Amino acid sequence: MSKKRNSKVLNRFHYSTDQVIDKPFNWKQMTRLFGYMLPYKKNLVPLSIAMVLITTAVRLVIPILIGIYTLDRAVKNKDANMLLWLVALIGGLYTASYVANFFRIRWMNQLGQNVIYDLRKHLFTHVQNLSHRFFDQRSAGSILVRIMNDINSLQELFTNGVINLLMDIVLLIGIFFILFSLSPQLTLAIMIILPIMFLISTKLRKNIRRSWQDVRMKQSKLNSHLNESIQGIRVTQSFTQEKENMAFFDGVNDETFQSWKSASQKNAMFRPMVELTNALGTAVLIWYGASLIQNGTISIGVFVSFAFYLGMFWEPISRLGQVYNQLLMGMASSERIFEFLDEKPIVSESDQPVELEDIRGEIKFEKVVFSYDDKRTALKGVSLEMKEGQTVALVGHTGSGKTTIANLISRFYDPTSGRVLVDGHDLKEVSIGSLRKHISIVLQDTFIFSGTIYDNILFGRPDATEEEVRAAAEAAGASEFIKKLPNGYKTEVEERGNILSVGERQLLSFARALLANPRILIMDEATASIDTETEVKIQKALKTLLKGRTAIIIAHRLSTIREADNIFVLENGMIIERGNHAQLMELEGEYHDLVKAQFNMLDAV
Ligand SMILES: Nc1ncnc2c1ncn2[C@@H]1O[C@H](COP(=O)(O)OP(=O)(O)OP(=O)(O)O)[C@@H](O)[C@H]1O
Repeated sequence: MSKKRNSKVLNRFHYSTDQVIDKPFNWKQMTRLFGYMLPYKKNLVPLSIAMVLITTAVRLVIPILIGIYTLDRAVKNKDANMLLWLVALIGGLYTASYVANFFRIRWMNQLGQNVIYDLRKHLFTHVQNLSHRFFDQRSAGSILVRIMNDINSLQELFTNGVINLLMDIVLLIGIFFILFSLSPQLTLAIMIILPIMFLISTKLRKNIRRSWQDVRMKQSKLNSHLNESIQGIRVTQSFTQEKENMAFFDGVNDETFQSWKSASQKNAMFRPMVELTNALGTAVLIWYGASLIQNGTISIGVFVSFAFYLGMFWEPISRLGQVYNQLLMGMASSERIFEFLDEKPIVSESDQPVELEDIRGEIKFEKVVFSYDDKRTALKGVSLEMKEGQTVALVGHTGSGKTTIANLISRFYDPTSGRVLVDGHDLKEVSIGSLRKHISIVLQDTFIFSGTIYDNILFGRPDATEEEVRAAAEAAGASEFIKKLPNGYKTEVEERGNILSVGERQLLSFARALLANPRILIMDEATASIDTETEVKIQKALKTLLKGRTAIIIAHRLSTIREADNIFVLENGMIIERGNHAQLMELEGEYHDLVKAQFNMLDAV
């Protein structure tokens, strides 16, 4: 029974997981990613590199000082003075290395944090300017994952990975040259283990990379579910769907856990493999090195230096494996970040956009055809005209295309064919920013941001004075309820304004729109039933709000519809009737039926 229920649950929650972006290591992409370090090329980058070079040089020189100078010269010749100098020199070098290391870590961290800050800012600014279609196609959770998780996963790469990569490469090349100059035979003997290392890094690396990509996909799914669960918690609780919700959460959570486990297990194999080859190298050193000492080819000092370098040799190799993993994870994350950054707003500014300084507010649709998804047509050749200062009501069944008309006026989308004009300007030729400055939208479910009531009204025009904010609230009929709140205008509301009633939220959104004082007002009237007293207040506020501007109202209330200068009745993406209330009633068509239906409903109540 429970299994059956669960499969139903799984069908209910379907999230489109992010695409697997499985591309090989891509230099172009890496160069683009590292391009974010360019602003720091004159300070943090060279400073960090200098510190890395100092610590690396010290590490390279110490084995020679110990093996060749201390053992083969000072100790062999019993030169106490030289020994003293060597101790002082080695001590001095270690101190310099300590100081350099301190600054290396400090500057590398700063560099990493700065790059992450810039990247996140760039991504957010870009995403914020993308068109509505982008948000139609993605869940808020999956967008959050890219802005937070994917960018965080690059943090380690920029903080440690990149500069350490340089340190390890310098160290490896340095060690190789020193070893070769000390004893080419012994170096070549030790190098036979290099092909094993190569095999490990090529075979394992592909596997590890795929696993991390899988982890990210699962995380994205988990985030989407979490986001939706929290947003929809009230519906979940009212339908007592917590168990089903939990079952799905368990499933996604477990999937994420399993994929992370598998990825980290593969990851964990890397180091032991490297250490195994290290042991092999040591065996070769002891066996072959001892015979070279016996036949006098190398000194004890050279052997000791070799042992030191060998210990150091595997450290950068195994760390390179780690950095490689970071790079692979960084590749997967940066691919996903760049995918967003390369997303062009489908509604884009023309080359020389017309700035709309002052507008009259005349709107015209010329044979507008529009589809959201190229599959279904939402508007099928709509032509209409809204004159300056008119109140226009859009009426029609659900899904008939009313909101779509509003979306096209604000240019959230461009028509598939036909034109939308404001004051005779085709919207495609107009600067989007200047157009939207003249438009305010009041939605049914107004979005209230976390902050104070005052801030939420100010959102309409951030440069407004306190008097203007209060006047707008007064005119919108919102001041009365605001004054009754514990801290008046300074009352904090959480995201979405849950502490306010639907009617209060409406009044607040009116105040916000009034403050913006737009030439064009688009309003989706609330359908929720509001008590008569609030209804009267809203009607009064509405009159103030509509005065002196072109208003397009997706109207549900008879009172609003009746007072509109012009009414467009929509059906199936087409305007089937137009005129004022009296004219349309006389027509006895669809509008007449709609009004009748409303009256019958009211009678029934
Ligand atoms: N973002 C979207 N992506 C794809 N299709 C959409 C999108 N938004 C709306 N549609 C579709 O376009 C058509 C018109 O929708 P629209 O929102 O304009 O209707 P409406 O008349 O405002 O309905 P309602 O009164 O229910 O708000 C509908 O068939 C709807 O399913």
